[in-house]
Amino acid sequence: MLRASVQKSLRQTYKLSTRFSSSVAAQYFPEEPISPQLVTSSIPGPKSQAYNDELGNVFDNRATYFVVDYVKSLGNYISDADGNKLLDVYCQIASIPLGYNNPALIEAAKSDDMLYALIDRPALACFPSTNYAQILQEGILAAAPPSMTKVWTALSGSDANETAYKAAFMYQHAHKRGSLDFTSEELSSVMNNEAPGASDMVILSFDRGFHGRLFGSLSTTRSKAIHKLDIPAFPWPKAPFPSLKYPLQDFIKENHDEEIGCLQEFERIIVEDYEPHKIAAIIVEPVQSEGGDNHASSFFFQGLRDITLKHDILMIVDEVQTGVAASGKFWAHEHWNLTTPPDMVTFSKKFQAAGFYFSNPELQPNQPYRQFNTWCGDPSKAIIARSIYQEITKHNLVEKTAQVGDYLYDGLKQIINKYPGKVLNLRGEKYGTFIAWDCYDAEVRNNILLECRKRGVNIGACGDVAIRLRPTLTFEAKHADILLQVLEDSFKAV
Ligand SMILES: O=C(O)CCC(=O)C(=O)O
Ligand SMILES: NCCCC(=O)O
Repeated sequence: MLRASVQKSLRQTYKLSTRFSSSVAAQYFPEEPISPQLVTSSIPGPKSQAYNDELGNVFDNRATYFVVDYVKSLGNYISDADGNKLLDVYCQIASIPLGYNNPALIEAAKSDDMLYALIDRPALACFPSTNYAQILQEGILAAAPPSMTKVWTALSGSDANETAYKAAFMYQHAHKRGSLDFTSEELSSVMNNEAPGASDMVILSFDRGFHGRLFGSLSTTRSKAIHKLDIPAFPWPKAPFPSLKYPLQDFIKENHDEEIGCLQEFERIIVEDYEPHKIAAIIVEPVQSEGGDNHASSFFFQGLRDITLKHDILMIVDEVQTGVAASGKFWAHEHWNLTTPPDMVTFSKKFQAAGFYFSNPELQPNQPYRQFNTWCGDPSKAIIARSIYQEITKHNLVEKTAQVGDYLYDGLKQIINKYPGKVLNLRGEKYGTFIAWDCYDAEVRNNILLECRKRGVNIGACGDVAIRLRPTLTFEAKHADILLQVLEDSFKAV
């Protein structure tokens, strides 16, 4: 158990009040449970199982953890069909920003803007609504990463990345073509899926990265074979991503050497394996999430930026999972202090809306209907994104998440040190609540997850042996105390 004296000293260190009056979660959710509530002896319970059996007749439900009652879920607690209420630190795979049934989002959902966005859904690029510019400016664009001024909206994280790849290819070919028009050979060959009309350029991604599951995005995904088997893939390159050793302070030289080695191999691939100007763009996550919560230092990312600039390669930062405040910055790549910003930043998940940011107008193709879909985004999601941004700003949730993340990290450090070998490689220091650690093996990891669920905490895995934390932005010290206690009990039990 995390002793009360330890909790007290952590709280004093971080000046986190135990008084609910200062709690944003309590303002939003006065009825939020004060601890997990378990009513069945196992989860999924009988009702959850019955609903899932029914679903299984018509939908592939084999990944179901449990069936959820979204009406009864509140704040940081997810309610299942049986009435169990679990503290949720997985949050729909990192996608619930402000807690379940947040009143500000309910208000946005009931607005007239939302009504018309839902029932008269526009083909956005052809028939945008009178208020789309305003919705973007007050929300998605108000939240834009430093120096980004434009956005292309999309439908999912995969779609966000794929549209960014298309922008990169069209940009690079426009540069090669200069002021010339498309040739007749390009126009005819492209209809046979052949060069020169179809691009022979590539997108480079990193070992263990995850960028989605559509054809282009899946070709850049490198985290698990099961995602890729039997699906045709582009023959695109991958470069190594650093494997850092922990605790970082004990491996400063080894980790630096590792990052230098990865940067050297990255540049070697560009120079030796590819003709000049064959790599249109690279895509990289600030923390490789699905692939195991793998971090690298600002030095590594600055190195990538320098090399891309040197070789006229575009840099796409995939913030689908890391974006929107959980890392202690609104955008995780702000941690890097790059000397030149990335060319594109993609988003989805916690923003509910998806798309990519950019600033160079040349990333917009030279003609309409090249980057295009019927929907190309969804105003209803942009309205929700606006409220999410406004609530984050109003309640200082970036700073608060950074603070509670430090508290959680230090609490975890104390616990994990007691179970060396079983749980190790704690990572995410000074990275908000974006915290993870490894387990001895996959079996230990999976058993810890089950022990947590038995104790009323819903928590997620990533990579081969990691456990990752992805709570909401309204996760506070009082939630962290419960989580730390459940984790310690679960570590002990396994
Ligand atoms: O598995 C997927 O398709 C996406 C989930 C994801 O982003 C993750 O697990 O980090
Ligand atoms: N990337 C798949 C995550 C699914 C899960 O383990 O919850």
